[in-house]
Amino acid sequence: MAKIQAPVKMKDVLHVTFTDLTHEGKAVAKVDGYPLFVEGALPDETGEIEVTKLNKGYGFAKLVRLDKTVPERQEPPCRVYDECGGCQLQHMTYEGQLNMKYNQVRNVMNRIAKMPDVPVHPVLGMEDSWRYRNKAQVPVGLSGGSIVAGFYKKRSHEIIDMNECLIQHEQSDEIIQKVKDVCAANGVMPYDEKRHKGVIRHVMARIGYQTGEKMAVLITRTADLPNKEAIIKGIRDAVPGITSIVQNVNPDKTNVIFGNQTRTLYGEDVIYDTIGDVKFAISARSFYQVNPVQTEVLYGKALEYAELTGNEVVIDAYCGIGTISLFLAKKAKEVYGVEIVPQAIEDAKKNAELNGIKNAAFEAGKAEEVIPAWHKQGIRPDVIVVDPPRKGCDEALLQTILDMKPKRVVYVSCNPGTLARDLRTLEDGGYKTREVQPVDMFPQTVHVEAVAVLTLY
Ligand SMILES: C[S@@+](CC[C@H](N)C(=O)[O-])C[C@H]1O[C@@H](n2cnc3c(N)ncnc32)[C@H](O)[C@@H]1O
Repeated sequence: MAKIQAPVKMKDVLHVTFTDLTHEGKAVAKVDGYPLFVEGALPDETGEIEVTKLNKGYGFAKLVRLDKTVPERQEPPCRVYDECGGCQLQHMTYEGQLNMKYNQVRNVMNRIAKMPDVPVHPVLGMEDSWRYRNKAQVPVGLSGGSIVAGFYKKRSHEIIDMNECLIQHEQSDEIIQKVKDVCAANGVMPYDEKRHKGVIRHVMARIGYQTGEKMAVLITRTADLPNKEAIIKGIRDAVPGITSIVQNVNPDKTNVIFGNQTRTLYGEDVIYDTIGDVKFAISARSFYQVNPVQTEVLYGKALEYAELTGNEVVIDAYCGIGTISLFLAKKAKEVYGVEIVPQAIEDAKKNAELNGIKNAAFEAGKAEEVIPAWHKQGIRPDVIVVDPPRKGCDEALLQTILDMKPKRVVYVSCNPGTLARDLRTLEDGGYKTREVQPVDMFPQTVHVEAVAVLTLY
């Protein structure tokens, strides 16, 4: 193995000044130009670190102590913050987090998109940056003879028992605790992943933010749920107003959470929620945005950028269950949504029906294959909205957008790096990026969403 050339050695203890924060929330300290990544520190702080890993060109270190801190530092409110890994920025004030996210978007617009002059607006943050998630999904296990449910410890499968998670809806915490208690009282053994024995593997709680509806999903290894009737009654008694109790069976030895078999044990198969004035039916397996407050902010921006007057043909690429499509349909002439997951397209069609929306059509398939086919069929969009996964848009789709020449392109992105890359391609093809609006969908974590609008030159 080639020897790694680095100006530091393993276990060296060094005094450093932190200069930067990566998109993963790690502080950067440079020693003779060699970057060391350190969890828990912030830019402009100084302190001692111990080197833990050396790679070619960069390494890692752990924080030993800080001797100078910055005003952006705060005490993380969560008691398991250091162990859990679900959040990465609780040691930073919310204002600091929003600045960090702004810088992240600004930097990629300069560095990757090569657009130093494009306006990037301050991040639209939340008034209350806690308790925003509408879906919690936690593993269940056995520890010291008791049932535990919570999150995996960083880089391990050891479960941290948690009574509360400060970014989850309070009622999700309640559902998880009560399901755990009811399972314990009824002798339902937690899943043991090493021996592939036991029954209950995960619990998922879902809340309709606007409707208040509540769903509990018990993910089990076996289809047989011991003391099923007592469990249903126990959960109904312990969680007043619960509208849906569902069992999903996953018999496989796998890290994938859900199995293929789902049955409703009590109440409805779905819960309902609304975004704007569009109502959505959400089943145990449906994809649905997890931050309902900011989803409205994000989609509101997309709608504003689309500048619809009622006469436009709109394509919504990567449409999921049709959330953006249906949100836009009321202001457009026609909307066409495409999404790779057939079940999501089924949900999109049902949701269109549920809302009496007749001018939205959906097709399952790859955006980069279906949209060129639409082009050949003569569909001429005025606006194309894209909301791709983290890897960004497929090149063939970007080329099709350039061929179709819609007046406006609205790009919703969960990864600023690939957003910047794709904006550059569209600019090179004749579009101009007018502005970029970052939106904080995931406070306390490093993730940032952004929406950009482009028009034909
Ligand atoms: C970031 S999500 C957006 C979902 C939706 N717009 C929303 O706001 O709920 C990206 C979606 O793209 C879908 N997807 C991934 N690759 C795709 C492809 N090649 N063609 C179409 N859809 C794809 C995923 O299944 C996922 O639903």
